[in-house]
Amino acid sequence: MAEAVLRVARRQLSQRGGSGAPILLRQMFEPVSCTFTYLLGDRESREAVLIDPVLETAPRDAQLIKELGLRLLIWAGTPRSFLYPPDLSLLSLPVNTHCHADHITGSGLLRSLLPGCQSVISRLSGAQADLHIEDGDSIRFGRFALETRASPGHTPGCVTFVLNDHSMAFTGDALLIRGCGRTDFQPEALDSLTFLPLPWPLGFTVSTVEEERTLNPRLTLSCEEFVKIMGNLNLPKPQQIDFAVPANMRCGVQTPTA
Ligand SMILES: N[C@@H](CCC(=O)N[C@@H](CSS)C(=O)NCC(=O)O)C(=O)O
Ligand SMILES: [Fe+2]
Repeated sequence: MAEAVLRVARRQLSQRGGSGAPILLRQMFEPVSCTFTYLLGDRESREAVLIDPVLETAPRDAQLIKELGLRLLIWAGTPRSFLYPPDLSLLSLPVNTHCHADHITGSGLLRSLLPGCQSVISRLSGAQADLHIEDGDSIRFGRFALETRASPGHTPGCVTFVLNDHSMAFTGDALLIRGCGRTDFQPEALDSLTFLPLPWPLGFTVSTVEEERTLNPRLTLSCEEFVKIMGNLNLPKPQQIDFAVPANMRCGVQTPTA
């Protein structure tokens, strides 16, 4: 895992945003819920965005942000995988950012640890946050921005964040590497899942749009086949769902834990 992450980090660090400037990127991991958290920053303005923080690792993230001399503008609830798209069209597909069911967001705690930062989540999630975003909204940090793309399916409020130069997309659980998030939490969202799909059972932590388009076993299904398979997964409910969802609807834990 460490080797793969390093390789990804080197590749990502060579990426350039729409301004042509190198972006600062860190991919971090929370092992209990297997959540990836991403830190994106502008080296010049030192402004940064944190995608999908987890409560238990929020102190780690806050420390890194301070060590790197970054100013966290916002954190956003999002994806755990990202793609390097040679073809932009797939990015307008449903990929996500959402109210998580497998862990409590670190957003509330980060608001205490890093005064001034604001929490962000989609309006359609129904969750509390300092800022609600919708499809088409841009989250700016220095010379960069994340474009918000609605990607319902895993949950109705899922969004995907696309870097403004279209070099990366953070898809959350909507689209996973070689898989996709479950769709039984909000079955009414299934209608929008015409092309979704896929997780990272093979240990991959980065992929490309082209790879998923051709190799993702769910992306290559017909809509009817996809709905049938997703409706018959019979997965056990996430272990933390009973307390994670209520907490995440309130933006996570709001005060530092003892
Ligand atoms: N075993 C873990 C995660 C269970 C789970 O349902 N995860 C979700 C994403 S988090 S909302 C999911 O969509 N999984 C896809 C799958 O195919 O399992 C736990 O209990 O926390
Ligand atoms: Fe999820």
